[in-house]
Order: sequence, then C-alpha cells, then structure tokens
Amino acid sequence: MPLTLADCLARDADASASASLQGVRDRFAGGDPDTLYFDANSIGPMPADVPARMQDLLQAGWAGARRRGWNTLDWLEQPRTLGAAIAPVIGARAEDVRVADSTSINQYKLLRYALAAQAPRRVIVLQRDVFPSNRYVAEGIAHAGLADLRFIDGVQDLPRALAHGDVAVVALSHVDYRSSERLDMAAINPQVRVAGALSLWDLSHSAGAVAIDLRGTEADLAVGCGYKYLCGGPGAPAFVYLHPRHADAAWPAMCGWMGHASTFDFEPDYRPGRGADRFLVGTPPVLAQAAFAAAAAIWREVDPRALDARHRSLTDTLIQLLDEQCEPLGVQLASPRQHERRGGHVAVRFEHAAPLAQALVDHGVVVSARKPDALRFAAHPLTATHEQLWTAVARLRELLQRQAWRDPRYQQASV
Ligand SMILES: Cc1ncc(COP(=O)(O)O)c(C=O)c1O
Ligand SMILES: Nc1c(O)cccc1C(=O)C[C@H](N)C(=O)O
Repeated sequence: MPLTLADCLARDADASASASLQGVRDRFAGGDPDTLYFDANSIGPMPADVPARMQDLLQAGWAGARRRGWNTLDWLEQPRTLGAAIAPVIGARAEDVRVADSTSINQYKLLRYALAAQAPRRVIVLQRDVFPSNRYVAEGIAHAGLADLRFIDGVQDLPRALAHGDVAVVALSHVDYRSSERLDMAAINPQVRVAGALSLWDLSHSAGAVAIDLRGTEADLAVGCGYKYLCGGPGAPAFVYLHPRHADAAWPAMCGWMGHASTFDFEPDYRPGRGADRFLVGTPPVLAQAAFAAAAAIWREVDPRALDARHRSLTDTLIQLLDEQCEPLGVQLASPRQHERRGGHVAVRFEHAAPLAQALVDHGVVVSARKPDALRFAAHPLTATHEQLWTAVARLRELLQRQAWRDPRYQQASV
C-alpha cells in the first residue's frame, strides 16, 4: 500500500508521543514558515535561545566583563564543556572530546599525531573519492615530505592496503557526503588495529544524526563538523576525539598555549596537556561557542537511541515516498536501503540534479546537489516531521512532472 499523508501524520503523532524526545522540537527556532529545510548536512537548525545567549554574551560578557570574561566566565572552558555535551552522541567519554577549530584543521592535527605516534610507519590510507578537503589535508602533509598516501576505492581494498606493515593511520569518512553510504566502524576498526595502524574517522555526516559508538567500536581518533547535525551554528567549531589509550602517545603537530599542560603559568617551554587537551591551540572563538552552547544544552538531554530511531523513521519514510512517487519519473535512490548502512541524509540520483535542486529551493524546499548527479535531502531528526517529507516529495514530483529543471533560470545552478 502506498504511503499516504494520513500515514505520515500518524507517524508524527507516534514520534511526538515518544517520551525521550518530547518537547525537543519546540526548543528550535521555526525558520521561514513557508520553507522546508533539508540541509542539515550543511547547516543544522537553530536552537530558539541562541539570540538571547548571544545578546547576553555581547552585553554582559564583551561590553560588561571585558578582560574579566577570560577568568570569571566559561569562555576558556567551552572547548571541554561543549565536547562533554556532545560526547554521548558519538559514544565517547566526556574527557576525550574537545570542540575547537575546523574539521579540516582537526583532520590535519590528528593525521600528524597519528604519524608521530606510529613512526617509523608513514603511510596514510584514505578513500580516493572522499570529501575533497580531507584529501587536500593529507596531500599537504605528503607534499611536505611527512607521509606517503595510499588510496583505496572502498573498504574492500583495505586488506591489500594494510598488507605491508607500513600504515600509520587509516582515515575514513564514516558517511559518504554524496551517497550517504555509512561504513561499518565495528567491523573496520579491528581490521585496522590488527594491522598495527590507527583509525581516524570523519563523523561530519553522522554525528547528531545517527547513534555512533566510538568507545564500543574502539575507534582511535575522530573529527567532525559542529555546524551540521550538531546545530552549532554557521561556521561553528568542529570536534576532535582521542581514545584514552593514545592520550600521551606524542606531541601535537601544533603546539599552542591553550594545549599546554599549564596555560596560565606561561612556562617558557612547551609541555603537552593531557589527552585531547593537547589538540587545543589558540584562544577559542567565544562568540561561536556561545551559539554552540545552546545546542549543547539540548544534546545533554537527547538519548542517542531515540535520535537514531527518529532518524530511521524519517529516512525510511522519505525513501518509501521517493520510491513510490518519484522513481517512475526518473529519480533513483543512491543511498543504501538498510538504515545501518545510511548516514544523515538520503540521496537520489538524477541526471539534472543541480538545476532540479535549485528548482526545489525556489519552491520552498531547501536541499542540495553534488556533482555529478546527487540530490540530497538531509532532514534533521530533532526537528523534521514526516508530514514535511510528504510535502517535499509532492513538490519534487510536481517539478519532475513539469520538467522544471529545463527552466533556463536553473541551468547554471551548481549546488
Ligand atoms: C566529510 C566532511 N569533512 C570535512 C568537511 C569540511 O569541514 P570544515 O569546513 O569544518 O573544515 C565537510 C564539509 O564541509 C565534510 O562534508
Ligand atoms: N561547510 C560548508 C560551507 O562552508 C559552505 C557550503 C557548504 C558547506 C558544507 O558543509 C558542504 C558539505 N560538507 C557537503 O557535504 O557538501
């Protein structure tokens, strides 16, 4: 039986009755009432109290406290406090996560850390077709003569890549930014460990969308964006995770005073702080942290299993709607059907994905496209509803029926 609007409304009613996520949706700002937002893989929804928190920081903190803010407010503690708040969502202990810098920068820090800890091994294994910044970061390290790169086309190539006893670190995107294919961390981590290498996961497209178990799967290192599903705000700092067994394995590549064992003693020589602290470098972005703190307050109360269940319900619904209403019009599912193999978003393949995405945006459905043919729907599990998915897919169907992508206005669209 094809899914109806009534079915979607019934699923929403079930979801709002679920005790663990009750009321969470109301803690976010609604946005434009005529727009449906499926762009959480690029920027998550805004918690409703962000403006008040920012105002307070500006007035009481910047204007009022000035220098005293560094000592009397929580500005310098936030990399730890925010890390602790999001730790359960990624299956980590509070003390092993810090929020700082960008994902690309953290990727650099952790790759260099792994290389230092694993010397004389100097090979970085990475996916050939990964999010470009991850590849660029590794290329930069290799270009400086600090590592050799070995590319894999998929995890099926891992045994061959690991066979020579020279791999320092295997850097993988947990979820593909186009297809949303999710890798099996529990299966891959032991493979990497047995080969004497460290695992480094980029969780940008899974953290805050699905349940992740860094500790349980014995992942070594991880990074991820704060501004996507974690709702940290535009340009929010990213996170970095270090398994405690590597806490004191090496010096960080970037030694700064915020990562010093005793920052305010102003010692002349560097001494690395404990564990993940050593990945802090300079003064944190206090304004951005204040915005992130609003989402952190919400994450402290979210049960990761409930988050995962809501994500499953929303994305299963979306896939069914796309299959039933849009597949006959030339749109094919690009993401895995099995929930455990899927990350935050659902992607479909369509030859004219970029102009079609632009047409959808113009019709009040904010989605994104990635070359060559991926159209991505990223519904945030804490705010999206099944009814919104119904409306979005109905609009997509209409646009496909009238071949809206052919409109010259959309032909130049690239994302
Ligand atoms: C998988 C992945 N890693 C890294 C990034 C880049 O993160 P940042 O801009 O924080 O360096 C993105 C997207 O922007 C991404 O999708
Ligand atoms: N981080 C972004 C940005 O600063 C501008 C535009 C888009 C983004 C994104 O997040 C892209 C995203 N990582 C992707 O999966 O394509």
